[in-house]
Parts: sequence; C-alpha cells; structure tokens
Amino acid sequence: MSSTNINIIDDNEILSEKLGFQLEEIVLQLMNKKQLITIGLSGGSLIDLLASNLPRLQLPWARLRFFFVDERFVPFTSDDSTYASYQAKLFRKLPLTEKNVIKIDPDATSVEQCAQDYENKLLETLTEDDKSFDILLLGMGPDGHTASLFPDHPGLKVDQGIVTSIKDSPKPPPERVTLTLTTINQAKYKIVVATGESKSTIVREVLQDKSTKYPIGQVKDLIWYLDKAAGSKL
Ligand SMILES: O=C(O)[C@H](O)[C@@H](O)[C@H](O)[C@H](O)COP(=O)(O)O
Repeated sequence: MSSTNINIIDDNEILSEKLGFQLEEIVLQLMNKKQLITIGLSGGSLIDLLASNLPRLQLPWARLRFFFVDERFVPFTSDDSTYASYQAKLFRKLPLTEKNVIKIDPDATSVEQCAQDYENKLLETLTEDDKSFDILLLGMGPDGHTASLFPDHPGLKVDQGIVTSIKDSPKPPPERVTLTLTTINQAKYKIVVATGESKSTIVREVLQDKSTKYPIGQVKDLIWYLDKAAGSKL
C-alpha cells in the first residue's frame, strides 16, 4: 500500500476536518460524472467525527444518497440505532429530505427480511451502467471487524447479494444487516477511520505486515485515517 493512503492525525478536530475535505474532494470529482452520489456510513466513533464537520461543507446535498454500511436491527427509538444517532447528531443539521437517506425497515418481521428489504432499496440507487457504491466510510473495531463483518464469522464469507444479515454479532446488539465484503470491495472509494490505542496492534498487522486475518485487512485499496494512538505501532 502506498503511504499516501495513510493519514495519521493527532487532533480529533483536525482529523474530522481532513476527513470532511477528503469527502468533499471525492464528491466534487464524482459530480462531473454522475447525477447521484452514494455514501455509505458506519456507526461508532465515526458519527461524531462526521457530525462536527460535515454541516460546514458546501456539498450538493440533493444529489447525495446516504445509506448505512451496516445497521443494527433495532427500533429507531433505540439508543443502538445507527440511523437514529445520525439523525440526532448530523442529518438534522443538513438540508436533507426523506429521499436523501436510505435506511432499514426496523419493523420487518425478521432480520433476514430486513436485509432483503434494505437490499432492494439500495439496488434502486444503482444503475445498469454503474453497479457499485461510490464512497464507503468504514470503522474498525478493536477485533479488526469492519461494518458488521466479524473475524471468523460466517457472515464474512457470504458472497451472494449485496447485503447479508447476522443474528449473533459478537458486538451487541446481536441482530444486524451489513454490506457483504464483496460489495464493500467493489465500492469506488473506501475510507476507514480508526481511533484509539486499542486499534494500534491490528493497524500495524494490517498495514505493515499486510495481514488479511481480520475483516478490515480484506478490504482492498483503503484510504486510512488514524489518530496518533491508533497509528502508534506503525
Ligand atoms: O455497528 C457498529 O458497531 C459499527 O458500525 C461498527 O462496525 C463500528 O464502525 C466499529 O465497531 C468501530 O467503532 P468505533 O469507531 O466506535 O470503535
């Protein structure tokens, strides 16, 4: 991996600013080529990092379609809902309407049905000429998971469809829907943000030793954003 794809930034405010600029740059580039731009979001610490900077950016909001790289199968009233966190912390500060955000149906009868419904909604944003998502913003857990793809979990191997579901996530809540690894790899731009010392060993194993043992190590052509602690073992 070329070192230009690894950004280590000490201050969280600056990290959030740089991440915003990177997003802006990619969106402006894509705007010349296509009408709608799809942006997949992850939960966890990424939410606050995006919330502090995105509202300041001049983006073609009406042309953006935000969706979730993974989502917990819980009601939108739950503190565990990634959509609800984004709604409370970010979306309400942006000039968005219903059609800008593609979300799961939390009232689906099962997590499998929820995944199918979510896949159908996502497929509507893809076209015959363009079958890949544009930008995915990923997180990484201290166990090397990304999206809801966990190490040694069968969900990691699912290769059919663009979305899959799991019922036994090692990180609660247990029921989740997630893009498959293949879908993630097909996206045009993949950005991962990892902060904190607990990520540093796996960051080193993946970036320095080129380990593919962890889900995050199986995502190709990643653009990395690390804070000093996460990058401390490089
Ligand atoms: O549903 C989730 O839990 C998230 O989508 C998850 O995949 C997250 O991105 C990582 O666990 C990193 O989270 P942190 O950045 O908070 O460590």
